[in-house]
Amino acid sequence: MAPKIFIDGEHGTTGLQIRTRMAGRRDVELLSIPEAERRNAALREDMLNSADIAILCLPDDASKEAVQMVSANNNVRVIDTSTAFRVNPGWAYGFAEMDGAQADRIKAARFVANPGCYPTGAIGLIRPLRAAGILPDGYPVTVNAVSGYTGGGKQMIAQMENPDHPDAITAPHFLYGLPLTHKHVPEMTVHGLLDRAPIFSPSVGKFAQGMIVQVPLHLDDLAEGATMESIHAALVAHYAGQDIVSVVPLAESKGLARVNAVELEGKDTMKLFVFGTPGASQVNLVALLDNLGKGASGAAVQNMDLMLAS
Ligand SMILES: NC(=O)C1=CN([C@@H]2O[C@H](COP(=O)(O)OP(=O)(O)OC[C@H]3O[C@@H](n4cnc5c(N)ncnc54)[C@H](OP(=O)(O)O)[C@@H]3O)[C@@H](O)[C@H]2O)C=CC1
Ligand SMILES: CC(=O)N[C@@H](CCC(=O)OP(=O)(O)O)C(=O)O
Repeated sequence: MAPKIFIDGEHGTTGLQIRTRMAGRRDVELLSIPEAERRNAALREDMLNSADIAILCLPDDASKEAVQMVSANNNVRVIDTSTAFRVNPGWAYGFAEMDGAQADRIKAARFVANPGCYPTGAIGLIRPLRAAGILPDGYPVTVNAVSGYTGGGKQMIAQMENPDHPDAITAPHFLYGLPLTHKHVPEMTVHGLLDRAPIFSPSVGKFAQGMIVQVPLHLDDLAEGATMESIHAALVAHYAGQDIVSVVPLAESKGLARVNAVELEGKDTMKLFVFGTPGASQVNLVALLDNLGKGASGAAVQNMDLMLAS
């Protein structure tokens, strides 16, 4: 019998994109409730408890409630796309490429926390350098990023696309998270293996899907002998043997004049770049992804497939 999958929040931005990715799959059975019933708690509880894997695409509080609804039912495994459980040690963090053992942890887990879109880029750049001893204790990491506006869910999509919305946003690009307390900072710190919280400055651009995450570094403050080439080599070594996260060869990135935030729109992969001038004292590490691809829905489907393979 095909495993049953229920997407709680299937009519929201992340849920819809998961459904699109599952369309046509015959190896799973998708349980569904009509859009008008999406907040019917009794129906959701019934569906959640009928599933082999429940994928939660809800705000944090609703995710916590959904987990309560299945807590006594060991037959249900959960992938949560919210921020609620990402630094909870009882949950496997759903970034399979972040270290060699993570895919197996996800395969074996009952509870998997899907990573945030910005943390996927930031951790993807930072963690290999911490693990390799290149990024030392105490280094003051900064993370600067721009996201497509679908990252803000149905509400921000309406604000950006409907000029008559009462809180319409007309800016083509804006900074937010200005108090520097964005909810993704704990996740970047824990899974980036950082001993000091990064300064995180997010922004949104007037494009639907895409994301650039930048981590600029001073080579003089890294481990002795760190160069643009050694950083690149550490990333290449870390991501060898899989095809979701790729590290762009230095010969290729040297020829680039710009990075296009929407290049990976609709794709579930992530590209990492090391920019700078050979022999100079600074580098800029850049991650390029789709906030709804490897940043959310694509990663959720990848995690579901790992769990089904166990
Ligand atoms: N958008 C993105 O790029 C990313 C999103 N995420 C995370 O994914 C989760 C979903 O976000 P997103 O899809 O963007 O949000 P949306 O607002 O687009 O969708 C959320 C869905 O959940 C429903 N919902 C809200 N509260 C409840 C409730 N109490 N019971 C049942 N259903 C409820 C909403 O219904 P209604 O229409 O009635 O409000 C809506 O259908 C969030 O935790 C978000 O942080 C993670 C990574 C990236
Ligand atoms: C553009 C925008 O508003 N983005 C969201 C993050 C989207 C995302 O990654 O969702 P999680 O918070 O569940 O990780 C934000 O900054 O809150």
